[in-house]
Amino acid sequence: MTGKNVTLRLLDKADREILKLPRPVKGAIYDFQHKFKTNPDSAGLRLKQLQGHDKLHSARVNDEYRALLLRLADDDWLIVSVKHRKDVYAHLDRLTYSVNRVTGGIEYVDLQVVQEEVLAPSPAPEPAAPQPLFAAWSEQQLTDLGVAPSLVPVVAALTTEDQLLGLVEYAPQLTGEVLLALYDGKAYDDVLEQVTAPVAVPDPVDPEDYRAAADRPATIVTTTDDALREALEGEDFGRWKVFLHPTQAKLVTRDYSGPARVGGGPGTGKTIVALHRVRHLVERLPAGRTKPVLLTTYNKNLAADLRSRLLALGGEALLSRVEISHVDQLALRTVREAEPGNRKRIVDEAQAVREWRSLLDELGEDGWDAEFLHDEWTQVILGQAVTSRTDYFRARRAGRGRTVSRAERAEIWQLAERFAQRLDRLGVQTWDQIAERAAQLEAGRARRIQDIERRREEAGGLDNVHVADGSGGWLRYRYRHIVVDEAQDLRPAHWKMLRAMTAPDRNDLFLVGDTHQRIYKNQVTLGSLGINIRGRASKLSLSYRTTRQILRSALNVLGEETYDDLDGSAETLAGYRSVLSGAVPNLHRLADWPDEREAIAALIESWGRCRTSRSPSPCRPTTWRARWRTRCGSTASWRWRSVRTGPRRQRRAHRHDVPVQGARVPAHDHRRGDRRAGAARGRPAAARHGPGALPHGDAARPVPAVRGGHARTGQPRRLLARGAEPVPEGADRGTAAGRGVIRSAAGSG
Ligand SMILES: Nc1ncnc2c1ncn2[C@@H]1O[C@H](COP(=O)(O)OP(=O)(O)OP(=O)(O)O)[C@@H](O)[C@H]1O
Repeated sequence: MTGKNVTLRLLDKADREILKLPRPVKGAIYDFQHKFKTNPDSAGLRLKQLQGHDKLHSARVNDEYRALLLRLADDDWLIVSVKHRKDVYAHLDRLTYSVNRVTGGIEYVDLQVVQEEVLAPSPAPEPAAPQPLFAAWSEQQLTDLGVAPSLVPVVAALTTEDQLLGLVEYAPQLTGEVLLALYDGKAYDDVLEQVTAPVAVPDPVDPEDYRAAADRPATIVTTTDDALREALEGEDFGRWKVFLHPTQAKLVTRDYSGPARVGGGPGTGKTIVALHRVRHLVERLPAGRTKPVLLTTYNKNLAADLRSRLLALGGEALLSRVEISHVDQLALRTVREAEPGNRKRIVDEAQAVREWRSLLDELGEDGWDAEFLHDEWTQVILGQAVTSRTDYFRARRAGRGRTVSRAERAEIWQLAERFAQRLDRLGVQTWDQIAERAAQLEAGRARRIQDIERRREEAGGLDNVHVADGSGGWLRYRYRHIVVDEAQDLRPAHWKMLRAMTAPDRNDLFLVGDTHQRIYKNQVTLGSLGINIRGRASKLSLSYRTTRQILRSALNVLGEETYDDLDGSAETLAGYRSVLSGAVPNLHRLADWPDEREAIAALIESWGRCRTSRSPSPCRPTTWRARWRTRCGSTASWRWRSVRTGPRRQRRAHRHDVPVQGARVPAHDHRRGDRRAGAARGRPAAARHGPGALPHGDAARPVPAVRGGHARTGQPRRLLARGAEPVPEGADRGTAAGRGVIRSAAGSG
């Protein structure tokens, strides 16, 4: 057999194994895959079928290591594991693989490893007859949820959380997610609906068709080059580039009949999906030098971050087909292109509010609040392109939080007119005005395009009705596809502009965002802005950034506030979960906002000291402030270390008094240098240390934080849950303790 058409893929679990191997072995694997693709039958590879298995083969990586491969079809191979030679042949009957009947994905499990690493090393003698953790569910129920059948007996034997966490590390993705969701108290039906259903295949699965199984999103797999390069670089920060969760993969590749929206809690990979979606769309473009895909977001820093991540994902070739711009920049460019004479100075929101105040002072008007008027002007009047008093009387004010009478509307209208005149006189303009103007210009351009198309159709498709636009080029839509990140923070005018920039067509607009994280007060109903996402909205719910413990606390603090789905309905975080484990956060009672700010600053400062400290004794703090300000001991032994989830690693971390933060921090999370903060979000420092994770001792524990703004009031939330009692571990949101926290946090907003 020659290797011309050999396909070699890598299962994500095998990639994780490779990451842990010594560097020279990784190098040998890299060479191996090249040789294998050239000719799997070359003598040096010693490819052979393993005894008792019809699909499983081994091949030589180097003298010591062997790759285990499933033969999917004649020239199609899947690396499922890379092991030391001595571990391969001893327990061949313990190597299992199958096609999961629920997801249709290929699953590989080494039962011997599970036995040795998960069940055997029980840390301490258990009390007599410990209760199995999953006794409440039958084998059938577990397999219906998608648990790998070969692991069902192992699951039945689990009696401790350590064992469960250990198993999750080795188990196929869905098995881990299902077991943790059940263990964390989710109802069976909820797990079925929120965890299993999104990755289940609708059609019956042929368990013998491995070739078809390898192509399903549930087989988290890549062709090896990219993944191995990441692995050889010694980090797994790049995993997002090659291994998508099945739910993510489906969203990336789906063919949508119109605009689509992906929601989901913080850290669920929405941006990752947006980036992969961009690549997917670009791969389907005809060859060319233009940039028919727009990737946009709401500010400059995020746009710069998107650029660097897209570069990491697809290199210059991908970047060369994508326009990356933040929406305000896009709007400004549009306005300047159409009105080159418009050189008004741009004032930011704070300056605009100051102008409102000056206007009210000059008029001796004290019945109105400057901020309220500014919001009304930007969100309702500019936001809906209201051009007359009569239209303003009819304008929708959804999300404005307070009703205004007809007489009040008349007053507001008059003030808004005066305000616009004032800005004009001063020779300044706001970003909202620019966005609104850009939306009008683009809508006009879209109407002209549609007009040309209509006339072309009437002329029997003849191409004689081209009309040059102002710049002398052919008039056409600016982009073929538009992808928007952090969609929750765009203004109505932005949406109108974007809508007009691409033809209403398949896969025209793809938006990702989470209204729980909205920081501006731009509540929109996309349907009313010409963007119909009905039937094309989906949600991601597995957090890659936050531990289960932090997530549970953060959800408690979120409380009973309601959030919109960008389209007039409610959005929830139902199903939001994590498979990462870490320390249990503590809530701290704080008197007021200044105290809270000070506490946060002290906490962050203490992290900095801890990382550089050389003093020997552990801290013995007395008050919370002292605790957070405490000088770390001199041992230099305290150093935050990225600790992987797993019982043994947790024990090792505890020896150093390090609060275990299971979540490893993705390299790219430094992008949130803007106004965002909080546990659920995960800033670099916060994520590295765990939001609120403190360096020493039980007294110093993580403090969950919340972020975003109240949907109705738009007020920023308090970072720490203050005036709140700690929520007892396992307390339900409905319990008195849980409600206490919720009320307190919501009330503080
Ligand atoms: N499939 C994946 N494999 C590995 N890591 C992933 C995957 N998907 C997401 N991540 C990691 O999770 C982190 C969060 O991803 P991302 O920024 O896309 O989340 P998000 O939902 O957009 O977050 P936010 O709501 O805060 O904007 C990233 O650092 C990324 O590396």
